[in-house]
Amino acid sequence: MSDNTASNNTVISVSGEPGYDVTVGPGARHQLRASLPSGVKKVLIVHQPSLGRIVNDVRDELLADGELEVLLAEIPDAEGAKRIEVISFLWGILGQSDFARTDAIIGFGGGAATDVAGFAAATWLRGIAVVQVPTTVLGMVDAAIGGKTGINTSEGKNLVGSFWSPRAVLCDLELLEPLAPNERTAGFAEVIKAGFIAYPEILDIVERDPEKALDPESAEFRRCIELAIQMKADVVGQDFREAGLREMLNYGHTLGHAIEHAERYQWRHGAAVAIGMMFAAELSRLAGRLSDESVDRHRRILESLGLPTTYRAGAFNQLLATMQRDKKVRQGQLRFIVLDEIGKPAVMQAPDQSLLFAAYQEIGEESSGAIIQTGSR
Ligand SMILES: NC(=O)c1ccc[n+]([C@@H]2O[C@H](COP(=O)([O-])OP(=O)(O)OC[C@H]3O[C@@H](n4cnc5c(N)ncnc54)[C@H](O)[C@@H]3O)[C@@H](O)[C@H]2O)c1
Ligand SMILES: O=C(O)C(=O)C[C@@H](O)[C@H](O)[C@H](O)COP(=O)(O)O
Ligand SMILES: [Zn+2]
Repeated sequence: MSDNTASNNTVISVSGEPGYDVTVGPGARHQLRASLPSGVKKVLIVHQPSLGRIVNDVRDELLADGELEVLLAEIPDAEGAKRIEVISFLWGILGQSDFARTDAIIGFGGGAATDVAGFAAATWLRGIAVVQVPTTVLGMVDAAIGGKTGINTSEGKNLVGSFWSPRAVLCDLELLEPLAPNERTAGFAEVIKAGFIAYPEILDIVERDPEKALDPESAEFRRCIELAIQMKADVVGQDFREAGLREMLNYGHTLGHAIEHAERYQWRHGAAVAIGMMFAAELSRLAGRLSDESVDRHRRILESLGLPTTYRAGAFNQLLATMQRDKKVRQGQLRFIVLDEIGKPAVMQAPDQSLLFAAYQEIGEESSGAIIQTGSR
């Protein structure tokens, strides 16, 4: 971590063109005015419905110096926002309000909101500034950082989008207070991903006390969050456009995205990724790359947090068809991020369908789906 200021904020820098800072800590949202590029006259705050009250306060704070015009755009909740109609709605507001290249968008909400706000910013006038204020665990450790923006189509998840870096990311830990426990848990799947692919310290913390790791008041929670952010910042700083290294961040996502699609986006992203990581671990083991113990460790850790590790046994063919549209496919061949050991991700090229099926059998059963639907607690 690069800097720990008196205000109890940690600042993690992401290198790139432009580089930017991720500020983590209670009250980080109050740095929003200072995080906007100089010369901005208008800002559009793109936010989820549940955040109306806090967004009004944020608007009042931005209006205080009398220099900004601040507009609000409420978008549909969760994956319902990641649609072209919502982008078109935002383009309409930007057009009718004469947003110029020097103006800015603020993404305020979970990963769905920051993905949409980022994509609107990337496409308006071929690119205006965006500052991200993630309000979920998942948004803070993953979605708001790294500049992957986009929407879903009826064929699959995140099939349309762009790489467009934010000017700043403000992870205000106070904003997590009203977040439902199931959302915190689902978001933690991406924290665990960071543990499996790069920072096993996260896994050790969770193994010692899963409840504490999930408690936003605990030092353990903060340490896990900051390690996951540091990991994402390091990776996207080296490989912004996913030419190689960045693919590791897709651990668990090939099957995970197919599950989200099969469930018509009613499942939480993190929950689907948890199952996807279990599948990738089994695939790694069956290919002789990962030990039985490391696979058991996946299952133990994910289940200790209440994350799912199994999915409908009969769904393999449907999921396989959807996985063919994964962005990592090359010349029609599927590619998976696997592990050679914990902390050592690698790419598996074109695995046999029989191997995929065998790995799927290890995770296939009737799933309860209990914690994972949008809107459940
Ligand atoms: N761009 C990336 O690099 C990247 C990385 C990971 C995930 N994602 C995307 O992020 C999305 C998932 O993000 P998510 O898990 O944050 O889900 P989400 O954005 O759907 O938010 C989850 C729920 O929490 C609510 N919420 C948000 N903040 C809240 C708060 N502070 N208090 C109470 N409720 C709050 C939302 O209204 C929503 O109902 C997926 O679309 C996924 O594809 C993108
Ligand atoms: O930032 C990345 O790169 C990731 O892969 C992070 C993932 O957690 C995230 O869900 C991402 O949106 C998936 O990317 P996609 O390219 O497979 O859509
Ligand atoms: Zn993800």
